[in-house]
Amino acid sequence: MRPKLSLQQLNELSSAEFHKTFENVIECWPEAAIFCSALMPFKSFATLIAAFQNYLDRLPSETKLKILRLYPDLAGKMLDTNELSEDSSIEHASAGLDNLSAEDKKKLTELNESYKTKFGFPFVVCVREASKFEVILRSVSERIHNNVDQELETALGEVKKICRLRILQLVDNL
Ligand SMILES: NC(=O)N[C@H]1NC(=O)NC1=O
Repeated sequence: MRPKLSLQQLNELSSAEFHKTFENVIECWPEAAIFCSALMPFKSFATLIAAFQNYLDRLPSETKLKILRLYPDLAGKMLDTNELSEDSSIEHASAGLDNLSAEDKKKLTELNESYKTKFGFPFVVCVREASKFEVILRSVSERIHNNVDQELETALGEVKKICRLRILQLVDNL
C-alpha cells in the first residue's frame, strides 16, 4: 500500500498525479478526479471530500445512473472471475462477501437480480460501513420497496460514503 498523503503533499501533486491517485474513488469514473483536480489547492481533507460529493450531486440524473451501473454486483460474477477493482475487492472482503456459504450467496444474488429488474441499476451499499452480510441482506430487502426516485438518491448517498472511505484510505487524516 502506498504511503498516505499529507494535505501539503496532496496540494503539491501535479494534475496527472492527482488524477491517478483519485481515479477510482468513484468506481471506474476517473472524470470525477479530473474535475476535482481543477479545485486544488484544498484547505482540508473535508473540502476534498466535499468536492467529490458536490461533483456527484450536480450531475444530471442520466450520468448518476451511468455511475451506479459501474458498481459491481455484491458477491456477483466479477467477484467469481477476479475482475473486481482492487478497492471493491478489499471492500467485499471486509464484510466476508468473498467467503459466503452457497446459501447466503444465492439469497443475495436473487435479491440483487430482483433489485436490478425493478430499478435498472445494481444495488449499491457502502460495504465497509454496513460491515456484515446480515446488514447488507436486510438493506437490500428493505430498499427494494422504495420507489425509483428515492432509491436513486439512496444509492447515490452510498456512492458518496464509498467515495469518502476510499479517499480516507489515501490521505493521512490526522
Ligand atoms: N454493489 C455495490 O454496492 N458495490 C460496492 N459497494 C462497496 O462498498 N464497494 C463496491 O464495489
